[in-house]
Amino acid sequence: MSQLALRDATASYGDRAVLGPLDLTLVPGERVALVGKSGAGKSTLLGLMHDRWRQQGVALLPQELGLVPTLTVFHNVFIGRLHTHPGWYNLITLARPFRRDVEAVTPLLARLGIADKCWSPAGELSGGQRQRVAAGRALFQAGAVLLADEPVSALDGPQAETVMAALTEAYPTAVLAMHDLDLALRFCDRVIGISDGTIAIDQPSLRLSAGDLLALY
Ligand SMILES: Nc1ncnc2c1ncn2[C@@H]1O[C@H](COP(=O)(O)OP(=O)(O)OP(=O)(O)O)[C@@H](O)[C@H]1O
Repeated sequence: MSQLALRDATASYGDRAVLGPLDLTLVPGERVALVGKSGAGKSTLLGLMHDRWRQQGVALLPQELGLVPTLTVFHNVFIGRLHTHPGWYNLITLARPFRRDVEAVTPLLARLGIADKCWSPAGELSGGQRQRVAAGRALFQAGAVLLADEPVSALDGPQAETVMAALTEAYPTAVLAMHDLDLALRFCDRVIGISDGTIAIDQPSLRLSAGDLLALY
């Protein structure tokens, strides 16, 4: 994977500029937490990165999750690798999943604590369970870089730890928008603080405490 960089990046909605101009370089093997108050521009920045870096094996875990509520948990997770199979394979999977895929998905769901929901429609799950299905889909996809928008916002402490550990283990290179500053500092190497669409803080996590980041809020 080559270095991922944004130069003079900007984003607007209609004629309202909400992001940039900003420069940002992501080094392979680096996990970056994006922090900042609601509306600062974190999701917009992740969306921009996804647009620019799409061709380089980037997996996106969006804030709204993007699950198909009528499909089972298994099938929603399988969607992570849809693009790696021919159409006929995906069509058969819809009716009768191949054993090798079930055997690959089941341990992921077990690690995320939702193995018992494997054959339930995603639309029948709680918010926290749905968030873990979306995390499972990103884990199953296994791309080069993960872009995740508040991936553990609906999870309690131990579940959030489990999901963060699984995501960061699977994706050494990642950008994660985080609202929990302690988790951000513990699981990421670098913290970028966004304020009014620009980079206000860009520091290694080791040099920061949660208190240093409160100025952003
Ligand atoms: N679809 C949209 N249309 C118009 N304006 C938008 C749209 N999405 C976001 N915005 C605006 O862009 C700005 C940045 O929003 P963004 O969602 O990137 O912030 P955020 O930091 O991710 O917030 P949150 O933590 O609440 O998810 C905000 O002022 C928001 O109102």
